[in-house]
Amino acid sequence: MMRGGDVLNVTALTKRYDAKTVVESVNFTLSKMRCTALLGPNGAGKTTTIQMLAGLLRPSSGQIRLLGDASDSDPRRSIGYLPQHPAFYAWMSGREYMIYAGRLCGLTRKAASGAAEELLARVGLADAARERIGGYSGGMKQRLGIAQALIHRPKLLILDEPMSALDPIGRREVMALLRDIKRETTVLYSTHVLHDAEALCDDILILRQGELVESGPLSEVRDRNRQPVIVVETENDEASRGWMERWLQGTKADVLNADRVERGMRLVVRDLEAAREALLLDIARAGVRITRLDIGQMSLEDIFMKAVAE
Ligand SMILES: Nc1ncnc2c1ncn2[C@@H]1O[C@H](COP(=O)(O)OP(=O)(O)OP(=O)(O)O)[C@@H](O)[C@H]1O
Repeated sequence: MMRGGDVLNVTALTKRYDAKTVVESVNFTLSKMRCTALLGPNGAGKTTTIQMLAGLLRPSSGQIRLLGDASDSDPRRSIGYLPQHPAFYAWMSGREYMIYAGRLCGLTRKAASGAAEELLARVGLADAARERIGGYSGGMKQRLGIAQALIHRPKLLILDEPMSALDPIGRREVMALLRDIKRETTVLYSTHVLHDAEALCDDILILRQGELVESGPLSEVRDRNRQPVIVVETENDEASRGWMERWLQGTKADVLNADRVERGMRLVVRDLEAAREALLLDIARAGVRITRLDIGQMSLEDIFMKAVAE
């Protein structure tokens, strides 16, 4: 069901290559003025999904409805798209590239030129507008890529891994820009970097082997998965190592998941009080020399790891 505040609705979206299904019956809705992160490990189907949304790849089955209008056959009119590996002409200036992108979207030269000027200023490239793209830094190129995707004032901006090829400075520049853009445009972007998703997005979608395994507002996904976490670190002696091994084998009641971490272990537990009591008693009984005991909540990274685990 499309609601008034929805920009795009995807139903049973599927992509098959011969016998291999790479996106399987995916359903989600993007709402107006919200920023959504599409998360998933390598090969989960993020790029395939994005290319279908951008109209570059034909779905095997399923429906993509844009702005409640199934009759608009060319989604490129309402969608701005930045591919994972954009191809720039190094010899063009940023301004020339923007006008070129605008002309490809059907803008007149005058309209493209006006929009180019405004957007280049918006992404902090006004001073570099007449310089060749070949001399731009990674962050500048990516900001130009985002600007060209906005040239026809799309309702939805789709970015495939916009931060993955950038150094920390470039990443910070692009994050700041997206934070600004998401105030007035609906944004969907794919990423491996969970920290970036947490810092920027309102909603998340997690794909695993082509299937959507988690979706919704970040706060709801967090609440749904809210579980206490206990981190224990010990001295590196034989007794402590043996004791930890027994906890890692996962036979203890109340422990949902136990992972080895540097110098210790990390337990996701059902009932914090019960688990803490059992743990402390066991530490005392076994004479384990702990160096750290930390109590917290599952992060988005834990939720992601849980969602994509086999
Ligand atoms: N043209 C194709 N023919 C056959 N299989 C394909 C084709 N394109 C993609 N795939 C497969 O589809 C799966 C999903 O690929 P996709 O690029 O969408 O994943 P991704 O989540 O974007 O991964 P990454 O994070 O590595 O970019 C992969 O297993 C890939 O090998």
